[in-house]
Amino acid sequence: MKTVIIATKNKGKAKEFESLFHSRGFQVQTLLDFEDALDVEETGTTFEENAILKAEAISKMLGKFVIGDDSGLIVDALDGRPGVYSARYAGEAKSDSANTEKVLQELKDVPEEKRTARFYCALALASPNQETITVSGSVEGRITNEPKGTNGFGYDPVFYVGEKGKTMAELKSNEKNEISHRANALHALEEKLDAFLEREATQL
Ligand SMILES: O=c1[nH]c(=O)c2ncn([C@@H]3O[C@H](COP(=O)(O)OP(=O)(O)OP(=O)(O)O)[C@@H](O)[C@H]3O)c2[nH]1
Ligand SMILES: [Mg+2]
Repeated sequence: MKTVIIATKNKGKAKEFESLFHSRGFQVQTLLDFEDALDVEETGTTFEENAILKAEAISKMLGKFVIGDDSGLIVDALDGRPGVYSARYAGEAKSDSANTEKVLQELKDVPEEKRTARFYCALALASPNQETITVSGSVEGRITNEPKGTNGFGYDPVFYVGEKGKTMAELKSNEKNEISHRANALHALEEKLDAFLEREATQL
């Protein structure tokens, strides 16, 4: 089976990429499989910049093609926060529950119709042999008043998906993988992946 490496240490993302890529005939490795993988500093101001930083650093380190994912939650009433700081919104400890609590607290006086938000995912595909490619995907929703559901990760328990009538954390993993920002970004990448792999094969 073909292998693809994802430059992430996030277990929730790793699980989603495994199932998203498995159906496409790829096995997935992440930085959780490489003991001494570097911690890439996310110094970019956009999701795309950070996805490129992660993909290029790990691709350089391993000498292979690598996908980087930088993603997060954009809340309209918070002027786009937590945005690129989604993982560490409530501090460097990177606690999903503390991050979620902070968003709920900041939105406590905001009425339902103004609690609109979206998840955004930028993917970068980098290789030592060719130019980096970036794509993105998003999914629209609304921030609930309290967490609901136990699936997924991050802000999923407070992200209500109108078309499903449920929070992201109430959806089964296969249901999230049909509509998520990550799945949408991967769709966009798919259109470019074959050509990328062909160029890769001719250059090796
Ligand atoms: O409820 C959620 N459902 C999702 O599907 C999702 N995708 C991203 N996020 C949030 O955004 C941060 C990413 O930050 P991020 O891209 O820097 O990743 P990370 O630091 O967790 O791992 P790494 O990939 O950098 O190793 C994550 O931690 C989460 O808080 C999500 N929340
Ligand atoms: Mg990160």
